[in-house]
Formats: sequence, C-alpha cells, structure tokens
Amino acid sequence: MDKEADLFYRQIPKVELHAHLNGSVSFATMEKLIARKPHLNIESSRTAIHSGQRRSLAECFQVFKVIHQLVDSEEDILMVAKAVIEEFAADGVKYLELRSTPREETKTGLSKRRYIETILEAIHQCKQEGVDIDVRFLVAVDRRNGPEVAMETVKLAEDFMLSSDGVVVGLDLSGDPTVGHGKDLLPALQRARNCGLKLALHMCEVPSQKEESELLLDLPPDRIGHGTFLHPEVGGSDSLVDKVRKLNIPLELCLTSNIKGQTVPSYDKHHFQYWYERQHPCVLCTDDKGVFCTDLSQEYHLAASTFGLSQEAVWSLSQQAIHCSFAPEALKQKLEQRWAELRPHTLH
Ligand SMILES: CC(C)=CCNc1ncnc2c1ncn2[C@@H]1O[C@H](COP(=O)(O)O)[C@@H](O)[C@H]1O
Ligand SMILES: [Zn+2]
Repeated sequence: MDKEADLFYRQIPKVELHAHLNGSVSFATMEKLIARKPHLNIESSRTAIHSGQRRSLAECFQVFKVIHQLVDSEEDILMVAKAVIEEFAADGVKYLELRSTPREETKTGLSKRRYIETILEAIHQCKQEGVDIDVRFLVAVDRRNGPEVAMETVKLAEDFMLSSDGVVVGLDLSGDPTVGHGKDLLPALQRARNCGLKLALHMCEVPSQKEESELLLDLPPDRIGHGTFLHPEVGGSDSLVDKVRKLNIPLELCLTSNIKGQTVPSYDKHHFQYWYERQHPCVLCTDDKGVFCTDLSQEYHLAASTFGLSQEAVWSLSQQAIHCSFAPEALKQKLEQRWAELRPHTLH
C-alpha cells in the first residue's frame, strides 16, 4: 500500500468497538509470552494467521486455545492488556472498548473476579501513564459454556458495572458460533439488559443462526458483531434486516477477520457494502488484531480501497463510530471535540 495513503489512515482519530483481548495480542508480546513459558513449546506461527492464509472457523478457535495457554496468570494478563491498549493508542485509536472472557486458572490461582480486576488495573495504569486513549470494558460470555456460566458471568459484570467507576459498560456474547444455542442464554442476556449493561452480541456470524438471531433481536442488542448472514442474499431474511434497520442497531464489521475465517469469500464481497449503501450505522473494527495480523488503520484502508471511499467518507465513518459506542454522553462530546480539532491537520 502506498506510504502517503497509509499515513492518512494512521493519522485519522479512530474508535475501536470490537476487540477481544486475547485475540489482540501482538507478535512482539506473543514472543515475550513464549519466552516466559518455554516448557509449553509453542511456536509463534501457531498464534496468528498470516497474510494470504485462511483457516476454517474451527481452526481459528483452536488458535485461541493456544493463546490461552500462554496467557494464564495475573502477571500475563496485566502485561497483555497494557500492551494491547498502548498498541491501539499508537495506531490512532482514541476510544477503545475492549472485551474479554473472564477465566479461572487453577494452576496459577487466578479467579474470574481477579481476571477482570487485572484488566481494570491495566486500564487504570495506562490512564495514569498518560496513554492517549479512553478505554471501556465489556465482559464476555463464551456461548460454549452454557446458561449457568452465562448467568454467573452476567452477575459478575453487574457487580463491576457498579464498582468500576463506569469502566465496565456492557456484555459481549461470543465464542464458536457453531456451538450451543442463543435461546438458552436469553435469561442471562435479559438480566444483563435489565440491570443496565449494554449488549454487544455476535450474531449471524455463520449461516445457520437465523432462528437464533430472530430471538436475540427481540432483546434487542445495542450493537451486533459481524451480522454476516443477516440479509436475504446470503440466506438471511427480510425480517432480520427490517428489525435491524428499524431499531437502527449498529453493526461492528471486521473485514480481515471474516476473510481469514472464510465466512466471506473476498474483500469486495464483504457485507459492509450492503449495509453502507443503505446508510446503516457501520463501525469498522479489528476483532482479533493479533490473530489476524492487522490493525484498525489497515482495516480502514482496506475498506476505503475496496469500496472506493473518499477521505471525507472515511472521516465520517470514524466520527460516526463515536455515537455507536457505549461511552457516556460527556465522553462522546469530548471525543467529538477531539475529532473537530484534529480534522484540519488530517484532511487535505
Ligand atoms: C474464529 C474466528 C474467525 C474468529 C473471529 N470471530 C470470533 N467469533 C466469536 N468469538 C470470538 C471471535 N474472535 C474471538 N472470539 C472470542 O474471544 C475469545 C478470545 O479472547 P478473550 O479470551 O475473551 O480475551 C475467544 O476464545 C472467543 O470466545
Ligand atoms: Zn468477535
């Protein structure tokens, strides 16, 4: 990609709303983790999917298992979370919503509560150190673990929402979309919604989730992750599209993730086009910048070159993302102001 254009995408202020902590670990941090745990005998090639490589969804989820082995203590989580936040800031991200699945690790004595506290500590330390980024946290529910764990996770998220000074703002539903059914998780998600947690749900990531998505849309979610198979042209339905449009639910779109995970055949076939044409709120995101070897600037660049977006259009896209975030009104206004200040230095 040409250098001058690349600089533009790096310089524009950006908002990242869909980033899984353990999928966002960079190559450099991964090398450090591997060096700390030589007995695991893990090669760095197993923790990322490089350019030109594609993997089945099942293979992608195996990658997370490997990463979880490398990130299993309080010390690891603190290091990883701080590094990820700093890397997003260095890429021009001014507001980040990070998400992660609380994990218990008996080997290292890590509890789910401590897991979340450690991430909050990383966010706090970055703030103290003056890293130029505002960070909020979404507690993630892994659908594979079923309804009881989901409910337990929601209760934990609820506690932290009340005690974290506004840092914990919502709940994510993620995990292998081919495992489990969303209907079993409805009571937990309903509870989360009722107590004031915002909902960012992975939906229609694979073709078989039509019925589940109908149910989840009735909650309704505050944002949708991927939504790859919502529209009728790819096997979704008018009813799904109508609901999403009527409620104006923003979509978190992750181009490289969908290409490398093979749910979308090529960049030009990405459903960004479908929703963007209809002027539906679309937010470009990375999903797992470490696993998919990308960053948010690159995702903006790819979207612009694939769909012929002008610099002005790219700017609007990043600015609109502010309003799709779960940030409180005052922070949204502060971000708007930042965008206004930076605009003359960035757009030519
Ligand atoms: C396989 C593939 C194409 C991945 C991208 N699409 C995804 N779909 C659903 N859940 C995900 C995806 N990427 C990451 N996650 C979730 O995020 C976790 C890793 O981050 P963390 O441990 O929660 O901090 C994974 O175990 C999984 O539960
Ligand atoms: Zn995701």
